[in-house]
Amino acid sequence: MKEAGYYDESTNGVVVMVEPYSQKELIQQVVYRILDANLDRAREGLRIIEEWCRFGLNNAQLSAECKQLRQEIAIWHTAELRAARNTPGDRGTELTHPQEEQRSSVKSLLQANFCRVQEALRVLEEYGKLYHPNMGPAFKQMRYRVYTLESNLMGYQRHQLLLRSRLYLVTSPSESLLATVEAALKGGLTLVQYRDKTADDTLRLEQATKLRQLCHSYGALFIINDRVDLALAVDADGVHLGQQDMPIAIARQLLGPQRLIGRSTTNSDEMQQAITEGADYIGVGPVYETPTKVGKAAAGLEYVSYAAANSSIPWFVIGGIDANNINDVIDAGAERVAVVRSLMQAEQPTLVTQYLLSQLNRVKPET
Ligand SMILES: Cc1ncc(COP(=O)(O)OP(=O)(O)O)c(N)n1
Ligand SMILES: Cc1nc(C(=O)O)sc1CCOP(=O)(O)O
Ligand SMILES: [Mg+2]
Repeated sequence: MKEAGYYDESTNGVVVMVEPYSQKELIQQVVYRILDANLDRAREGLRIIEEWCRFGLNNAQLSAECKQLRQEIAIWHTAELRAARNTPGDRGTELTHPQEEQRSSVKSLLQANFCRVQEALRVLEEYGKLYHPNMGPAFKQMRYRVYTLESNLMGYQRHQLLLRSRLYLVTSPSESLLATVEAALKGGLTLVQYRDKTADDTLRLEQATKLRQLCHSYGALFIINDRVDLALAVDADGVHLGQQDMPIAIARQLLGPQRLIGRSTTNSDEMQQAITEGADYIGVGPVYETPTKVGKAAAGLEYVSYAAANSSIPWFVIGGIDANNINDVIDAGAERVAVVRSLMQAEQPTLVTQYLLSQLNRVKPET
């Protein structure tokens, strides 16, 4: 006699209901199998995320939250649920989505596993209500904790990468936009801002989407100049706002706590205000007058030295910086530099990136 709820080849997958099991018992077996499979799925996904928090980020708090969730899930994995397992008869084990076989970056791997965990928790929340009165509410609460974990982890990753970034490429319109950015990424660039003051939104959306994909495939951050809506539309890592752009507080409301907000500053007052308002980094400049930003007077090296002594958040000097004068700004205290023409107009952006980074890497960042 077959066991209750067994997958039957001869009936083309229809679950055969046989004596002596009642209809109620058969349904119970199916529910148990769903719970068993999803308890495994949720724990496996969390383990994958935990390994990155531990070994990739070295973050004890995030690792501990993953472990805690795994342990709370394990308590529900009772012997009777495990006993309902029927892996050989489970057709679902043969089904893999092509995207499961390929991951373009750690970010996409993490996102796929967060998705998997959240789906599994939702299944456990719903079917769990048929198993135990406390199971639905318990898994609902865990699902919300996983959303928070995801947001904290992604935000932490962004901030860590921002701290590690020494060179910042701000793009200008170019026929070879993607090729130039990719060449710089190959040279070790980890921070890119899409800046096009004249294109229409159709083109901006198209280019920003492609650039975001490109940057993320190299593990680099992608920021949008001026436009919070565009940053959200293309799932960018943040936005850069000047003094005439949207206030930081409103941008923060729209973007949430985990995306980056940069602010341009030309003097000490603007710097202090940007820090107070919660900017994640500031632009410090223009150090030198530049044709890329016509009409903006140079703030000079004095302001660079002021930033070196006073900024409590990462800051990037900008304006007229190139391979010839980068050591002057470094000598004035700069540890991070943003450039437009030096890379966008370079014949060999990979080599220029490597050179600029080699100079910046000689100094140890404080923040
Ligand atoms: C890194 C960085 N610093 C400064 C700026 C300039 O921003 P803003 O003053 O808003 O001028 P526009 O770039 O919008 O012309 C920047 N984009 N990036
Ligand atoms: C976009 C921008 N903002 C600046 C500021 O000081 O706020 S200077 C600048 C342009 C920098 O271009 P380049 O590297 O070609 O001189
Ligand atoms: Mg602006």
